[in-house]
Amino acid sequence: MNINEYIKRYEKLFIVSPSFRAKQLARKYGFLDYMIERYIHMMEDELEDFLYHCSVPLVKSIRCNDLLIDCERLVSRLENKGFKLEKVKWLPHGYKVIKQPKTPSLGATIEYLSGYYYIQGLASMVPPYVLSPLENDLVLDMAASPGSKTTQLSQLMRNKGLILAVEKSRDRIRSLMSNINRMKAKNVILLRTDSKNLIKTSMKFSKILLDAPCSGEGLIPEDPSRKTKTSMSDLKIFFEEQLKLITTAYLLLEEEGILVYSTCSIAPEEDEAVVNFAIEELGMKTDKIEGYPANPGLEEFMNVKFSSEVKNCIRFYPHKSHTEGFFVCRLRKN
Ligand SMILES: C[S@@+](CC[C@H](N)C(=O)[O-])C[C@H]1O[C@@H](n2cnc3c(N)ncnc32)[C@H](O)[C@@H]1O
Repeated sequence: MNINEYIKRYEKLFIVSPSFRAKQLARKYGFLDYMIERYIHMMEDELEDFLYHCSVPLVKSIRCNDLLIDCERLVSRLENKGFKLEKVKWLPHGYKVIKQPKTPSLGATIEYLSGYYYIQGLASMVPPYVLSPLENDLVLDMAASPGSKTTQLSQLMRNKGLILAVEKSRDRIRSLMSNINRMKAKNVILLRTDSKNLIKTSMKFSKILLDAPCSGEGLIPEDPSRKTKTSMSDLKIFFEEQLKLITTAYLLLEEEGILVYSTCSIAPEEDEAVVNFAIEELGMKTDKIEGYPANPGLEEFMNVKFSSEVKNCIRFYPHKSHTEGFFVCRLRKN
């Protein structure tokens, strides 16, 4: 089945008729109607808890760069400046910033400028750990800017092996470059192009991260404008591009290679529906992800069934894990 046929098969995901209740809640919480209708299907019992947490700003968090500093030393240096940090048990280098001084701000310390830490959402740190690159891997980061995960991959690889970091947008490549320099990531080659162009080469990678361009529906607690930013037809455009990108990832992966697909979206249309394509149409398998305070992938959504393999993926919700909304899936080519 090609991508167009697959989109047709899942067309009904993009035709949502909001109920009276969805419309009422949408007005109360300031969302688009169709979004709430979908949330009713996704988390009926927890709906109001979820909606409430969408308007509570998240605690800031950082990833310590142990390429450059011992993490305990970083904590004590920041605490001497009036910050209070709390180690996150389920993330090797993740800390919550539970208190900040009036000055300096988190992005204006000498430690930040020296690359000792990256200001990064907790759930956003998960995909590189799940990919778990080794020092001899050849890694492709297909949608790289601003580089939180590229620099984390470098850190996990101890600056060995090689990462090809690809970014399509000329504007966004600047921040990627500056973060790579700041974090002293030395095993990265930067390429400004559309990742889909790599198919024209004969390159193959042992590990691929596809942190896909998406609606950002998981970032509502940080950016309330996302409550009304994405229409159903925008979502469908993201879906189509994600299907093209995951197909590209499959073609660029070595046999037995690992692909991590992630989004900062909780929209099943951008998550399970995309991974389901990789399972059913490309023949990929999922690996179970364990050790995170997250829910399993949804096997069913709006009366549409997905492969049972999607339950190996994980979803983060603001009201459950107190992180941004996020989706992560580990896929294997065989
Ligand atoms: C979700 S953001 C990536 C965030 C990044 N992985 C991080 O952790 O900092 C998606 C990025 O992909 C880029 N992008 C979108 N389509 C692309 C494509 N076809 N090829 C390469 N980059 C693309 C966007 O410009 C955007 O910078």
